[in-house]
Amino acid sequence: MSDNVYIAVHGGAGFHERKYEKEIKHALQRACNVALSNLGSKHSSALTMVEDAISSLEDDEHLNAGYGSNLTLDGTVECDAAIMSGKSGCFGSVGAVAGVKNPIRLARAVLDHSSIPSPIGRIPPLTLVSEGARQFALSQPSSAHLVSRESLVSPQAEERWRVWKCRFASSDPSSLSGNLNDIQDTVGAVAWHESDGMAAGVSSGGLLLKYPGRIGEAAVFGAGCWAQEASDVEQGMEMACSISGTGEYIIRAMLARRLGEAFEKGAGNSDGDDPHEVLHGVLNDQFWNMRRGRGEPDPSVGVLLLTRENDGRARLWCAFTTPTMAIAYVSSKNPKAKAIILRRPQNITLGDDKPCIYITGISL
Ligand SMILES: NC(=O)C[C@H](N)C(=O)O
Repeated sequence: MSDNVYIAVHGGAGFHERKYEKEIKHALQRACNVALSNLGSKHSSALTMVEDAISSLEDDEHLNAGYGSNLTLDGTVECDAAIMSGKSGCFGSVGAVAGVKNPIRLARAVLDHSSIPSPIGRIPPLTLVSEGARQFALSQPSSAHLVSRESLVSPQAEERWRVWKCRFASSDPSSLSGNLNDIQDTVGAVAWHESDGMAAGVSSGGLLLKYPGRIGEAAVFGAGCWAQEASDVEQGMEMACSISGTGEYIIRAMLARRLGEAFEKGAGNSDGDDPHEVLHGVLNDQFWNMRRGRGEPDPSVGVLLLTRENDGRARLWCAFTTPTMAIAYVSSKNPKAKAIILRRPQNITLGDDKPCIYITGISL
């Protein structure tokens, strides 16, 4: 492997059951390895690493994206996915798309399509949804293959849907234990490659029992992922982030873009704030306070952030408000993928008016 690269993936913010810990870690490590396996070719790039890693996560039944996604109220799979390049600023996403094996590959096709000039000045799409996205996939057979809609329904997701659908219809919903909104494992990846800098992506089956046609942050520009170069090459910091959590709140906060803006204002450089403080500030001010101010209970969010300073030092940050967040990372320097299920310490009680944001930083 000759390229100098970093890649990190996440299996979402939520509640990862201990009984599936081994499978989830394995899925995350495999995604890192898949991303590294195509390095060295003339097409290798951060964008392709993100696409390949997420595609591998989408194929894993234990994660809520692609095969094994949460089901809609009607018992169907509808997926969202987005991808962004920090170097070009190009973005592509799909929303509420059914019967596409790897939604992230379709999002990548939308991104690639956006850089093909139209002779008549037709504006290329940023986002395609539902049947239109499927039609577009038909014109891109190599990048996003179509499968039957039912083939993306896993037995485990179907079972979970049955339980919660019964509860939804029940006259005494409190008789069942568990929390519907704990089951949210949007996946994502952030990467840096010497050829094209930062890239970020995200993919999700969305919320269990969502309305058909509903889209979450993984389909929305500026909400679920962001990547950018340093605005000041002398002092700046490149960044890419991928976000999981409750889509409605994340979209309202335009959270991924807000993080990008905070880093543009000089976070991490010699005069700026530390990335840890920036993350805390944005999550507290832009997300948690705003949501709590609207009376929304326990907004959940998880952020995976990759930063790289101009001296080449790269760091990974993970911030979340949920009980757990699952991540893995690897680099060309340390090619053995490391997976961790981060668990928020149980004994932190800050009171109702304070967010419980757990933040950890890892030098790569
Ligand atoms: N599964 C999830 O994490 C939910 C997803 N973030 C959404 O709101 O669409």
